[in-house]
Amino acid sequence: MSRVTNTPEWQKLKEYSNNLPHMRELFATDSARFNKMSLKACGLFLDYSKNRVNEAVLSALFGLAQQAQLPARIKAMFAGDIINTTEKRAVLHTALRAPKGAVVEVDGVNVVPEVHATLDKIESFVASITSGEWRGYTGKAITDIVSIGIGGSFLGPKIATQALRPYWSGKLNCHFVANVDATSLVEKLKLVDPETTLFLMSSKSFGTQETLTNTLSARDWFLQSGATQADVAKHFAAVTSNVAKATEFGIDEANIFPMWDWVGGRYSLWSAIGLPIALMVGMDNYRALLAGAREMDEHFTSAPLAENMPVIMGMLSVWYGNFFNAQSHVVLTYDHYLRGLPAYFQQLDMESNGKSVMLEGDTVDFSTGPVIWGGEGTNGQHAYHQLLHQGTALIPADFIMPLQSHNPLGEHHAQLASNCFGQTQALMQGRTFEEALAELASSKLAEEEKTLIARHKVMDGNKPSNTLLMDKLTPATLGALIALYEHRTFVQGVIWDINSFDQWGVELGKTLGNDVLARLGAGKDATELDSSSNALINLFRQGHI
Ligand SMILES: O=P(O)(O)OC[C@H]1O[C@](O)(CO)[C@@H](O)[C@@H]1O
Repeated sequence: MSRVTNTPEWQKLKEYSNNLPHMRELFATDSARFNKMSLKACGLFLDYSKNRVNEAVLSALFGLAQQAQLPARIKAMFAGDIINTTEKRAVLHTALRAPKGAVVEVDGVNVVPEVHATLDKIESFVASITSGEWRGYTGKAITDIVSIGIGGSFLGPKIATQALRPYWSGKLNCHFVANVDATSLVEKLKLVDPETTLFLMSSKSFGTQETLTNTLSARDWFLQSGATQADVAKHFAAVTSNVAKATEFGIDEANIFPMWDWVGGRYSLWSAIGLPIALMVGMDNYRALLAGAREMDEHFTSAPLAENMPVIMGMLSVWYGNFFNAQSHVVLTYDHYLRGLPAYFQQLDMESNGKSVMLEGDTVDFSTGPVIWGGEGTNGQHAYHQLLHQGTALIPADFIMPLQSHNPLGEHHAQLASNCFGQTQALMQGRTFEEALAELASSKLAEEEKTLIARHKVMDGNKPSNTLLMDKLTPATLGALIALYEHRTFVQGVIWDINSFDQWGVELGKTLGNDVLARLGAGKDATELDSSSNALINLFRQGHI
């Protein structure tokens, strides 16, 4: 057995998981449960009382975190230790939101000054674009940004820009292109004018196939509009850690924003990768987003484990995954502006913790990262919530909702909130057979029929959920919320002793994809591949089935 499963805490938790009363009973026997199991930090409020835990379980979970040396591992990450051991890199997205005077060293060099120098460069760029001082090749001001990138170089800026819609300055439109499917680019290009469009190429490596191909096609489209090669500098900028490759590609060095290898792609929205956000909401709001994340960093590094929001949420996820065999976790945002968040947390968590080898090379003998999925409420209530309530899988849920709407209109927000709270209540308490039968008491059905229908209406309940609230969705609360999930992901990785910061599975897909591409042309050989891959390649060459 591997280390974590050998700890006394693990054994205790195993025992507790078999002997816990139903949550209904836990609530009925402790009127202070909500007070004990809720906390406020960084503009967020977490109610975790609707979980299958009591004080003994929580204390064993925090004990397990101590055993796994979580406090020391947190310190190591923030200090810039090489915790991404397989890629020999520090993991310092937190340095991107560190205050100006902070000192965070990588190889003996304080990285904070260059982080702030880049922020200042972003600030001047944003001012020049939004003021209209920056002119396109025909002398017109920029009206549209087309951001080209994929994975971490796409989803963070996209969902944050979408979430902060109420804060847009109104001076620009922003479009995101990620997929190498030409349809994605072509449909976006239909919306913009080459004379007033700025293409922002975001790629940490400057080597990602999708992003390079989309950027080349965008450049061709731009040149076909009558612009010359010299005009490219006025319409193309890049964010990358590979400045040499970007200049070689033809992007003016003045328009290249640096990032660093100690920023993981899925943790990079705080770097210049966040430039589309800054362009859309302005620099003050962008800095407020960073400040919100920084506040969460401060909370994460200073609060005791039992009062630490990311630790509580991370350990609850370990609890369900390892002791109740929960294979998935659902994120439900009761705010239309936050509709992109489940996909973002999916990328963050699944690319980080979808691992089965521990740091020292042993294969795990326990579950690691669950499938993360979700969507916006109340839409999901008319679809997959059925399975949450009555399906056979245990799916812990996070409900996220601002208390105040940016669009107060009639009773909308009260209805939204009542749905959100009603769902967590239904998941927790369920409905007993007796209750279901009582509800049918006044119906005209025969007794036998009533019994049958009542059986179908039974819901076991005892389904766990967290409720996360904030006063209002602001840049700062969004920053804190995203940082909360980043740290929650980290906490789980520490317990499982895996590297949450590499992505070798994704890399293999990239390599094999390139190999297949090389074989797609006529006359190329694919016969040594498996019969399925060979036949699929032949079908593609043929162009019909
Ligand atoms: O920013 P790049 O180098 O183009 O990479 C894009 C994405 O590809 C990945 O390497 C794999 O999806 C991510 O980690 C990264 O965000």
